[in-house]
Amino acid sequence: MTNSEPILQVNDLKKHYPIKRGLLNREVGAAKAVDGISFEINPGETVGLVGESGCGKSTAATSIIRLEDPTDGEVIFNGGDRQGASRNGDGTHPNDVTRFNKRELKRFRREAQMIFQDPASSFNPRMSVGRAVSEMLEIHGMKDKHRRRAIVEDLLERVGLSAEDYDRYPHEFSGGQKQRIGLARALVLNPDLIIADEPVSALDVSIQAEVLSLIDDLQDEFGLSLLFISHDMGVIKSICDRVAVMYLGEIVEIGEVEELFRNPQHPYTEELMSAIPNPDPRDRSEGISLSGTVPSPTNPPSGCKFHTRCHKVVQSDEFDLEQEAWQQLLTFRQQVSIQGVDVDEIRENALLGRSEEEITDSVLKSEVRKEFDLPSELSDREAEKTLDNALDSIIADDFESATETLQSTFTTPCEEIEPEFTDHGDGHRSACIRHRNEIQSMELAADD
Ligand SMILES: Nc1ncnc2c1ncn2[C@@H]1O[C@H](COP(=O)(O)OP(=O)(O)OP(=O)(O)O)[C@@H](O)[C@H]1O
Repeated sequence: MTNSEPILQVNDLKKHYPIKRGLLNREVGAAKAVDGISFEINPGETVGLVGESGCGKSTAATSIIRLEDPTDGEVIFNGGDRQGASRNGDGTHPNDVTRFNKRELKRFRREAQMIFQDPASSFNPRMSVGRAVSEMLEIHGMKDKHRRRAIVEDLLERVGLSAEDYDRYPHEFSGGQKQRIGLARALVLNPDLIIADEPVSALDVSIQAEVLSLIDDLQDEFGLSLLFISHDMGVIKSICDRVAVMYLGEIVEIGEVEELFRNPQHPYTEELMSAIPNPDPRDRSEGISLSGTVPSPTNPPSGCKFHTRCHKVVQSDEFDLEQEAWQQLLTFRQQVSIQGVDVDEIRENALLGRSEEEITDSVLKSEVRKEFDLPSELSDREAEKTLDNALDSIIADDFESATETLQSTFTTPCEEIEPEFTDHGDGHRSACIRHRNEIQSMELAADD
């Protein structure tokens, strides 16, 4: 294989799960679990895929390895002796896993292996671990029982267990040891690529480090390329060469680990990083908090999918509010649009220690502001007037009018424009419209 040829190339991969309803089981929509991701893994490289739970990491893994069929896109695997292949006349690629037939898939399953978070669940409790590993050799055609046993015993030792463990059963091992057996099973067919889906997240922190270091050693020893999936930026930092940050089915930033940690460009990456516990007790900085959960991939936000949770969400040109107030305003706007403001409950709470007469409209409006962390007064007069009008409508139970007022005034380009990737050099790219604006203003300045 030439050095310039990646072992794995994922091109615009999508996995949409159809949502069906009614007696006729009609398709009414789709959960876009993976929605057009592209990245590559070079030989010997470890690429991380990181993001919160539900952002599509596991679906990406199972689609790449074709445990499920992707909806669209290509997965070009140049392992085995497939390297150097070029595209067919019709534009398809002979190494595209998504098009492999049964025979090609069987071969691919030898060359690319997957490790799961919970190895215990994939072991048969009534089969010795040695047999479980050796079974892989048998399935792939190795007839000689003694040879199989010798290979597996050697491998058990190489993953830090002993040859005698061959005849023991899964329940006799700790979590960390089971993951070592999982590694032996993934390695027994001498694959080129391993996809590890949260391989250490079920383990104690002290054991995590041991297993990570073992994976690192085995990677060198076996010349492996790795796709390493984790929700934990700390783990990613310790093992990966490059990392792709995923949010709601898309990659929002990709780059070399060191560079990305030193100079994160996407607000989501910043937020994931600030969630890493800082071991330095002197550091009292608060970090950025990642609020809420990943929205549903069935109905993702328009424009930049992250804008509903983004601490850097761009303001419309007319305003120059405190950034936090702006973010709260947009969250409030969203809550109003789904009638997520319970005025009765807010009134009841306001009544604690106060009489009915004291709860004037103005008190109630100020309680609604408190409930949604909105400042008691916005620094911009026009914005304040709009918010106050919307609050009047809300306490009059006219959510339609409040929604209209807020939505016509408080808009962000982030909900309108789908961000494209900006190149920050050395393969570091991120998809955020702030960069587009910055680049545009830099270009304008240069033109002047
Ligand atoms: N078979 C399915 N049908 C419909 N939706 C699905 C299916 N499998 C996954 N999803 C949805 O796709 C999204 C991505 O799920 P996925 O498990 O890939 O995320 P993840 O980042 O790996 O999270 P976790 O770490 O919790 O597994 C989620 O919203 C999930 O509910």
